[in-house]
Amino acid sequence: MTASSQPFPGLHPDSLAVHAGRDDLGELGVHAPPLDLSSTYPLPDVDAGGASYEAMAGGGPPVPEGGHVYQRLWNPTVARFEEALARLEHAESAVAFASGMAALSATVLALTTGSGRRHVVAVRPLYGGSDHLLATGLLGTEVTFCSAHEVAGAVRPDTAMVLAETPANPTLDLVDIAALVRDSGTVPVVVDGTFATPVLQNPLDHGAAMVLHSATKYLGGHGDVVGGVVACSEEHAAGLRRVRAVTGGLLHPLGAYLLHRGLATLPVRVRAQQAGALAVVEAAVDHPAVARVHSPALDTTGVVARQMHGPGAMLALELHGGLAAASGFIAALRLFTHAVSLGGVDSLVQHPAALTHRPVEAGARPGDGIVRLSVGLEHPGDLVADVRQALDAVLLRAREPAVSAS
Ligand code: MET
Repeated sequence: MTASSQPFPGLHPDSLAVHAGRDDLGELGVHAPPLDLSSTYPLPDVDAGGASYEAMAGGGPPVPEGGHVYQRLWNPTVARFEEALARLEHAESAVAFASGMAALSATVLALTTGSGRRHVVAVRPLYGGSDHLLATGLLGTEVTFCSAHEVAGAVRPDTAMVLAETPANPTLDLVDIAALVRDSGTVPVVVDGTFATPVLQNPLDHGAAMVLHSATKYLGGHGDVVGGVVACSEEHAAGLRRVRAVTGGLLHPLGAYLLHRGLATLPVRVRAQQAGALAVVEAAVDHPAVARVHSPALDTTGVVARQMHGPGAMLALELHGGLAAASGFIAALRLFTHAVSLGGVDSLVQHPAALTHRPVEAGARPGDGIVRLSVGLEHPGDLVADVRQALDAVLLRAREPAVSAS
């Protein structure tokens, strides 16, 4: 579909978030999107069913007269969410998966098997699971990890993809997407935009070939769905659907329903959570327990201004005192739940070196004094008070005279 032939052309993204993927509801006579849980679909006849199967196994949409055949090949509720997410990411198409890691695995498989190349360039830091997947070579790939400015030198004739995450998990490092695309030449650039969401960043507008989200995070937003999604050209989407059909990493329709519902409030949630995060950053930046605050709000390179509409609601604090300080801080927090994951309406805190980035090789793992905070929808005043009292507690403990073991 071209941009002008899409429903609601020219709408503000906030309005699109509410309406995308719902334009046929009036025609159907319903107000909420239908939830289709069918595992299989009655076939009209052998020839039409077979033709539809053939079309979907090749990565295309079903043949209208042949039906959807089987949920692993096509599901209308999932397709609605994909259509909406594609609109928000300024993409032709999107393909949804059972998790963010299933989305990344399918992306790697589609780009490597599709091109016959098996080398991947990956900009660190990445989410620990992504790093782990590439470092193990589990999918038959060979990886070169590097920093963003080393990408041009790392790309080889057999490079199938360049992967970067911006802002990156867990220390919010920023990658200039347009510069990365230039340095990657003809190699497709895949951006993990989970922390930014399509509300704050649209990597395809800066030349990326694909943008990937762990939908579990901000898109769902309520901590009750696991999913992943990739937005891209229809050509890349066909490759992803082919992999999904064969390997089976499909998103459950109930998950798709909840993710689609999440999109409607995504812009409002992201902006409110961002305001809370900014307040926490301001409170933490001068606190004597804190060695460094990692936040796109403190960017001095101009990358946020160039490619984002705001710094987002994730931050990391690097505390004086290493692991003991980090553990003490997490234990002292009251409003932030100690849990991995992020992007939900309630605030979370976790220790990357011990958890989300545990599988990363020692030299590339985040420091022991780093804690990652996902700021939720609580009132900024309450969030700041909680972070302050926990930082004060860390400071008090550090100043206590050591208790003798004897
Ligand atoms: N990707 C999630 C996070 O960064 C989940 C993590 S670890 C099993 O929190």
